[in-house]
Amino acid sequence: MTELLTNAPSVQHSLSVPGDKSISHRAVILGSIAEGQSRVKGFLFGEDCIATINVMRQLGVPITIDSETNEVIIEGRGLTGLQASTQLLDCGNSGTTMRLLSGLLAGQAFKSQLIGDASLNKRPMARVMNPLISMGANIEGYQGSELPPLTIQPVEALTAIRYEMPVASAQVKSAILLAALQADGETEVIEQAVSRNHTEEMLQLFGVDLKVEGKHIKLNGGQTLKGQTIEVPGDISSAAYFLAAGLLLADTELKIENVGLNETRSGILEVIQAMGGQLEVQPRANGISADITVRSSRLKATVIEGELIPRLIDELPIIALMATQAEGVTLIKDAAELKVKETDRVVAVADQLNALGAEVTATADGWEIKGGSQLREAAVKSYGDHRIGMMLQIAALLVKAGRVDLEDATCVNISYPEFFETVQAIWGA
Ligand SMILES: O=C(O)C1=C[C@@H](OP(=O)(O)O)[C@@H](O)[C@H](O)C1
Ligand SMILES: C=C(OP(=O)(O)O)C(=O)O
Repeated sequence: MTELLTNAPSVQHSLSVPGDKSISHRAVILGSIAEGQSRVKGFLFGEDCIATINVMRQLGVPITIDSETNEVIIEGRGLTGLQASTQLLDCGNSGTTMRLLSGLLAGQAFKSQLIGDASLNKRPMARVMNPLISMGANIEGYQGSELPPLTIQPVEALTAIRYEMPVASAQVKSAILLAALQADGETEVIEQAVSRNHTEEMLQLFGVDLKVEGKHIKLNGGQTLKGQTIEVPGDISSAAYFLAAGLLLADTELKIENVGLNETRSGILEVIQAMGGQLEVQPRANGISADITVRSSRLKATVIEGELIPRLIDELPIIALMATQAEGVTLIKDAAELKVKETDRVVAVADQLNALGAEVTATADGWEIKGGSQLREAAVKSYGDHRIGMMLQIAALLVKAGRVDLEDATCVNISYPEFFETVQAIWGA
């Protein structure tokens, strides 16, 4: 049990958050299959992205960290230069690592086995296996199931497909695009709703000719990637905890610097505006990030649904906390994907916020949240899910009296190792 910081004093503070997790994973994967060297500045040294580095090293890619600048330096091996690993490839807790690499490894000339932790072993893989099998891949789940570990056998060739995605998932889209690079012909992926587009943007940066027309993405196989220098902006999904804290705590102003502002990720900013939150976004000259300032606000309830959901999927636990403090009843729908994340986030968020005195009803695909709750002391748990753990620490800051103890706080290391230090630096004595 970790005692969380409670009863936050009023503050005015600037901070920055670690690098974007999605971009960090992709920088390592694309750098590894590019020709020549890539350098990654602002890489997220969280457990998930370190798992991706370790797997790519096992596949024969030299990856070093510059001890002075913390840059990640990747000696790209090209699409055909990876080597078989005699060992299992451990994706840890990271769905992104397992799903993206299943697409990459499906087209390689050697066998691979992808394993993960107990949480990852429960996450559905049919969503990547089905399209990859349609492309000719030989990929099997554990004992004939659609769950990890995944065993991928080499095949003669992959063939291009036209695939209409049944789920809105950037991981599935990315797995298909990584396989498509190795397939004969033009692959077309059609999204159900636009999900984060980092793979498309970064493939283009690495020199791949890829066409995006609305929800249609087209890519020809057989293209070569060229090593690049990548600057990773701060992760809006990590910034979200401090955006919420700045809005919810009394007499508070927080400025979060250099937050990545990709349109496919910025749904939370629209929600803050819809809830009447005081928000200022100052774009930086680099064109990819902004400094975001939030101030204590009286929030009002909103409805979050449809195509907005993939644009804020990982922020929904902290948005749920915002809704417990708003005036009125907030409805969150179309978010059944939350049930297959690191834990069932629909149930976990409702149970843990209710333990703190909130009024959250879990539904089949989201929540109904009655606002205006005064949160109170409780013992809570993260279920080993980093996003639940961080949300609960922000909730604890709102608790005026008594203790909030969190079971399994170390899971924040998955995406934000400095999270508790930053909380201490802002609100600690
Ligand atoms: O592609 C990515 O980097 C991610 C995609 C999302 O998952 P899905 O593709 O399952 O929606 C998101 O929840 C995850 O944190 C990162
Ligand atoms: C769902 C997440 O990540 P992943 O799918 O990569 O485990 C997350 O970071 O919230």
